[in-house]
Amino acid sequence: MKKVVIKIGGSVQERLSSSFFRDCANLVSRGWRSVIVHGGGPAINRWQGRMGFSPSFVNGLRVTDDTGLEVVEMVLAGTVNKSLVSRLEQAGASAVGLSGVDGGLIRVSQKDPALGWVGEVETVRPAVLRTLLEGGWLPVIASLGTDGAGCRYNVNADTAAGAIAGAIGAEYLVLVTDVPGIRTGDERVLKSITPGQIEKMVAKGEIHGGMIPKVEAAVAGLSQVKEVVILDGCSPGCLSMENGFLSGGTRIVTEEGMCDGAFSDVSAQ
Ligand SMILES: Nc1ncnc2c1ncn2[C@@H]1O[C@H](COP(=O)(O)OP(=O)(O)O)[C@@H](O)[C@H]1O
Ligand SMILES: CC(=O)N[C@@H](CCC(=O)OP(=O)(O)O)C(=O)O
Repeated sequence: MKKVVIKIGGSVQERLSSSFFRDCANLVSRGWRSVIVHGGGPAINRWQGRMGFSPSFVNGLRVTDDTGLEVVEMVLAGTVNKSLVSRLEQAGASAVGLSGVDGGLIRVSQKDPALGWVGEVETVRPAVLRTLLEGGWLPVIASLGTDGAGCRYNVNADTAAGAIAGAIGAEYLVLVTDVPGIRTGDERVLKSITPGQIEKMVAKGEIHGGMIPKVEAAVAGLSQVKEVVILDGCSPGCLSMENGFLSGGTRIVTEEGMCDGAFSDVSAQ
């Protein structure tokens, strides 16, 4: 059975059209066992701001103190998760919301004491997902994790999606965001990129901020997933699997020249 993990980035969540959600529902009805993992960075920032806190990040990861974790949980497992589930239900999918804490799905350890309650993924226990997928459900997962000792952690959603894709043996990992793919210094969008090229672009600062955990998850996923693609959720038909593969976005590939043409037609947007 074909499996796909779709990560919906917070950057784009609130702008996704009904047709995006219908495309998700259609994937399920066409036999794709699909899992949605979501972030919600901008919504968390907004709530931290309303509560008088300023968000702070290190290499794209939110420094998460006790209050920060409460906000992250309330926003990710609360409003964001429920909003996505209801939009998917409206689009005809049988969506069910849960977080990486539920069913012990995402087991983590503390990544770095300087980041506070930020989890590094240790293992994924996909039993709960298997049960849901076999029952025809579309799981929608908020990126939280547990250490098994009663502590909960904030997990970057790209990292969570990559780990889940590997654990369930997904063919595709699709990272849906607000840009048409990875841009070079001159703003052109790459059709494909290798781990070596990614390393150089990160070192030069051409890949920065929230794109860093995305490319890290993409590179980590490469050994387990057939295809990893970063694409723009607002591009119409971005999830349509023509001939079994996705046409837009930047594909992360092991060798250069695996895609025709270096740059995508969607240049600077
Ligand atoms: N080389 C790059 N190409 C494209 N986007 C990049 C690049 N480097 C950094 N970015 C930034 O990464 C952002 C996407 O990451 P992020 O905001 O965390 O999105 P999401 O919420 O979808 O995970 C883009 O909006 C862009 O500002
Ligand atoms: C540790 C860490 O940084 N966690 C992220 C979780 C949400 C996320 O990843 O949201 P995006 O999809 O919008 O990036 C955060 O707190 O913002």
